[in-house]
Amino acid sequence: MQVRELIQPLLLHKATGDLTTEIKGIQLDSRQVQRGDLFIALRGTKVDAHRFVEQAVAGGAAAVMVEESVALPEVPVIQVPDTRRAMAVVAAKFYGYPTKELKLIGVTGTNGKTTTTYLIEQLLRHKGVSTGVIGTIQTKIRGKTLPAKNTTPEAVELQKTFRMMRDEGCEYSVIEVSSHALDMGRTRGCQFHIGVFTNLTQDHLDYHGTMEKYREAKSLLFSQLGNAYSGQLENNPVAIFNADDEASRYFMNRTAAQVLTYGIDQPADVRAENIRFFSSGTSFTLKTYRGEVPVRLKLVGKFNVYNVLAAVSVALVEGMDLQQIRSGLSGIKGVTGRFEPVDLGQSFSVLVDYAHTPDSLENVLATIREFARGRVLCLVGCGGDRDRSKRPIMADIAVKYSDYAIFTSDNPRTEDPIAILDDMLTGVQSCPKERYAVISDRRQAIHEAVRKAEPEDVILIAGKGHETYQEINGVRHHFDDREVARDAIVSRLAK
Ligand SMILES: CC(=O)N[C@H]1[C@@H](OP(=O)(O)OP(=O)(O)OC[C@H]2O[C@@H](n3ccc(=O)[nH]c3=O)[C@H](O)[C@@H]2O)O[C@H](CO)[C@@H](O)[C@@H]1O[C@H](C)C(=O)N[C@@H](C)C(=O)N[C@H](CCC(=O)O)C(=O)O
Ligand SMILES: Nc1ncnc2c1ncn2[C@@H]1O[C@H](COP(=O)(O)OP(=O)(O)OP(=O)(O)O)[C@@H](O)[C@H]1O
Ligand SMILES: N[C@H](CCC[C@H](N)C(=O)O)C(=O)O
Ligand SMILES: [Mg+2]
Repeated sequence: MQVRELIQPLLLHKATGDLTTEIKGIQLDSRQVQRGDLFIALRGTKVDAHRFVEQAVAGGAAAVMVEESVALPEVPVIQVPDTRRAMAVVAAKFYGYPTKELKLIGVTGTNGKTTTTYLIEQLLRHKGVSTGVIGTIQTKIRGKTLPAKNTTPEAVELQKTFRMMRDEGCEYSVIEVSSHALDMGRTRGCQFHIGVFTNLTQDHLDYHGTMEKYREAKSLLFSQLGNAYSGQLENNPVAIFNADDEASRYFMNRTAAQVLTYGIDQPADVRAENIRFFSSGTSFTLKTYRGEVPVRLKLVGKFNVYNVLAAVSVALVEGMDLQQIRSGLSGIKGVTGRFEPVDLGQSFSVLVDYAHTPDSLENVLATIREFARGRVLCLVGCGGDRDRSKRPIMADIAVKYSDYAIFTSDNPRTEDPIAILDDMLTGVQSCPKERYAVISDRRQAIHEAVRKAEPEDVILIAGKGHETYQEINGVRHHFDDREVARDAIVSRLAK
C-alpha cells in the first residue's frame, strides 16, 4: 500500500517525501524493521522510540511516523500529534479493517478472562464455526499457535493477527482485553460484536493508581461498543455483564449496546440455580430467557460457574440452542495451568493454578477447602514490578484459607525477592509463626511443600500456572511449576 493511501484516514498530519512509496509492513521496534516497513515511533515507559528513527531507516524502513519533526530526507516522514492514536488508525487500514469481516468478542475483567475465552471457543467449536483466540497463554488460529508477549497485543500485531485469522477462514475471534490495553488504546480500530465482563477486584494498582481509574479503563470496552460513529450498530453489538458484580451497573450506563446479564445470586437473564459442587465437577440448572436445561461440568468452583455462564451468554447471542449448549458444556475441558492436577498416583493432591490476585487466590482456596479431606498447604508469591499493595492481602488470604503457607518468589522481575516477601509478611504479622514458612527459592519451596504433605493433603501451587519461565533480574529462566512438582513427587516416592 502506498504511504498516501495508508495515511488517507488521518485527520491531522504533516507529510514530507515521496508519498507514492510502497509500505510492506508496520513496525514499532527499530531492531525488528524489515525493508519496506513503516516505522512508528512510540513514547514508551522506558524509552522514547524517536531515538531510533535513524536506526530504523538504516535497517530498511521505507517511511517513519513521528510526533516530533525529524530531518530524514531519504524517506517520507509523517508527523502526527499522537503516534499511539494514529497507529491504530493506520494499522486497521493497512490490514483492510479485518474486524469488519470477523465476529469479534472481547472479554475483560480482573479474573477469568483466559478461562472464559477458552470456554467461548469450545462452545463455538461445538456450533461448528472456526474461532481464533488471542490472550495470555498464546494466540490460536485454527491448528496453529503463536507465542504471546502481552495478554492483549499492540494495535499493529492485533490487526495483523485478525487478518491472519480471516485468511485462515476464522469466522470469530475471541480476545482477552486487558485494562492496560484499553488504557493504551491497543484495541482502538477494532469493531467488537460482543463485550463480556467477568469481574472487578483489586489488581494493577501500580499502573492505574486507584480502583476508580482501573474501573474506568475497563469501561472503555463497553463505551466503545455500540457506538454508531464507529459503524458498530450494523454489527448488532451486545454487552454481557455479571449481575453479581457491582461494577456492571457502571459499565451498563456507558454502553450503547444491547445488554445481557448472567449471575448466580442476583436476578439475571442467564442464571445457574440448584448448583451442586463435587470434587470432580459441578452440576446446576441453567435458566435462560430461552428456557432451562440441566448441566454437568468437569470444572470445579463457583468462580468457574460464572465463567461458564458468561460463555453460555455468548453462545445464546450467537443462536446456539440449549441442547447444543448442554452437550457442548459436557465435553468442556479446563485450561492449562488453571486448577491443573499433578498426579503421579501419590497419596496427596497437587494443584497448579494461575491465581495471582487476592480474589482469585481466595476463590481457589475456598474451593479447595470445600473438598480437601486432609490439610491445605498453599505455596504463593507475588510478582515484582507489579501492584505492591496486593502482597500483604494475598499473604493474609493464604494463611486464612490454608493450614500451612509457604511464601516464595513468583517472577521477581527487577525487584529484590526478599523485599517482595517482606511486603507479603506485613499481612501476616498477627499470625502464629508455625503456620507459615518463607523460602525464597521457588524450586526449594515446592520440594518442601511436597516433603511436608501427608495422605489426603492438598497442595496449591499458586501464581504461575501455565508459565514456563521465572523472570529474575530481567532474565527469563526455564521454570515450570508442574515439572518441578513432578520432580519433587518422584524424589519423595523414591524414598
Ligand atoms: C507497561 C507496558 O504495558 N509496557 C508495554 C510497552 O513497553 P514500554 O512502553 O516499556 O516500551 P519501551 O521499552 O519503553 O519502548 C518504547 C518503544 O520503543 C521501541 N524500541 C525500543 C528499543 C529499541 O531499541 N528500539 C525501539 O524501537 C519499542 O518497540 C517500543 O515501541 O510496549 C511493549 C511493546 O508493545 C509491551 O510489550 C510492553 O508490555 C510489557 C511487556 C508489560 O509487561 N506489560 C504489562 C503491564 C501488560 O500490558 N499487561 C497486560 C496484562 C495484564 C493482565 O491481564 O493481568 C497485557 O495486556 O499484557
Ligand atoms: N471468574 C473468576 N473469578 C475469580 N477468580 C477466577 C475466575 N476465573 C478464574 N479465576 C482464578 O483466576 C486465575 C486466573 O484465571 P484466568 O487465567 O482465566 O484469568 P485472567 O483474567 O485471564 O488472568 P490474567 O489477567 O493474568 O490474564 C485462575 O487460575 C483461578 O484461580
Ligand atoms: N498478566 C499478569 C500476569 C501475572 C502473573 C504472575 N505470575 C506475575 O508474574 O505477577 C500481570 O502482568 O500482572
Ligand atoms: Mg489471561
